[in-house]
Amino acid sequence: MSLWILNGQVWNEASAQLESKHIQVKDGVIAAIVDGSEQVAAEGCEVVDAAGKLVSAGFIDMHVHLRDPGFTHKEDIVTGSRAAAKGGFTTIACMPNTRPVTDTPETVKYIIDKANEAELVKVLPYAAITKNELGRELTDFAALKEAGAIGFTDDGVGVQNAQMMKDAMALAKSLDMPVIAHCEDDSLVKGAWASEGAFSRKHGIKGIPNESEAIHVGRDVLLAEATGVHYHVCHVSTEQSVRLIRLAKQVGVKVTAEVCPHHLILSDEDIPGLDDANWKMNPPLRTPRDVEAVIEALEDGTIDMIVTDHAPHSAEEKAKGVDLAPFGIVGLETAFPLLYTKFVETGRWTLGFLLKRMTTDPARVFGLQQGSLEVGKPADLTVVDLQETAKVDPSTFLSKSTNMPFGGWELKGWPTATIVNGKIVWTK
Ligand SMILES: NC(=O)N[C@@H](CC(=O)O)C(=O)O
Ligand SMILES: [Zn+2]
Ligand SMILES: [Zn+2]
Repeated sequence: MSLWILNGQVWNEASAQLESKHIQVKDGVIAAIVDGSEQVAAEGCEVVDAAGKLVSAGFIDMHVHLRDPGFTHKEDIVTGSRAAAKGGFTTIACMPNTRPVTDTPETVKYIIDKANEAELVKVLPYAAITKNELGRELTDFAALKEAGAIGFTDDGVGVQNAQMMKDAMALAKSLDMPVIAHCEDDSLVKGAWASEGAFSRKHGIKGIPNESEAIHVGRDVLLAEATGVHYHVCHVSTEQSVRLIRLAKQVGVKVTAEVCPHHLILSDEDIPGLDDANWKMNPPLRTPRDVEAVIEALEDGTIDMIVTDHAPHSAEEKAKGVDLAPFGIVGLETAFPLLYTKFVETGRWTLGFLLKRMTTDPARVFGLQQGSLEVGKPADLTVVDLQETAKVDPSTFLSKSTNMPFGGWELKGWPTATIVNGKIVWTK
């Protein structure tokens, strides 16, 4: 059966404006895109009325924590997929810091099978670089790739040993797989939770210095140059990391990078105080200068894409206080409206730029089929009401967790329907 999405507004990159289109989907693929002024024969077909709404290629989030297996009180593959669909995401890549850690083919297969059963969004699993993410022994990259892992990362922790990282990169390169890095030198962090900056000074607490991230970035771009691997930097948050990635790209190192909405929108100076662990995430909110640096890096292509780093934790865990609570905030259900409100509504970015960094760019970097609104591509589509304004209400999240600092923010541009392989997986 075919599906028609009628009268949607589609971004035209050439004219830099929205144009009315009807989109036909057949057998899970985009079959036709016709001008909104044309009559189409939609009788007997399923129809989505997208009049006045944006229709985009489905958003792609290459950095999500689904917590499954092992931490399903925070999230599981089904609830995380529902949260993704509600946020307009049609593809998500999930991190291996589960329990057990995703370091065996069995766990990779478990994730793929459970996501397939859920029939919601596309879930692409990463596997760990080292067994149990302990940094001591490499996992079986070939077997993990065979099982369906799309890349290797110890996200949650940095790989502390340079030789270990170099060996991982050489092995990944031999298998034509990327290495995705959480960049953090533990010796420079030592128990702090907030960035070194105005906030840490005001409260007299130890700060996390920017070098703790950038030292790993610098080390790793050299190792990536030496091994030739595709090296991808997670959640870039500092001016120094940006500088190193920019330089590495200039000299031809195969490096790519991502940034999270919260690092583009918030600085340490926005943290209200010491009693709300919903402002605690890793990397921490950095200084206003770093915020401007990551925005500019995203704008000039030094940073390739936006990811949420959706990191659910239970209310009980976050209630332990800033020192004891785990790092991380949820992000799937608010990413688009946050970015649309803060960067497109304000005139700093075009809508097309934001969409590119959430669709075609992640697809390009990770070699995915989806990500473009073109005939012949998978029918992964997102419908967004760009006029709708609503306050962020974490109590309505489909995620099992609500840990995040944006509760109560009034935002514009909310997804209303999400389609994966031509099937409506979420609708308002
Ligand atoms: N980002 C976070 O603050 N936390 C992540 C780990 C990570 O992404 O490093 C988590 O797993 O909770
Ligand atoms: Zn991380
Ligand atoms: Zn993460």
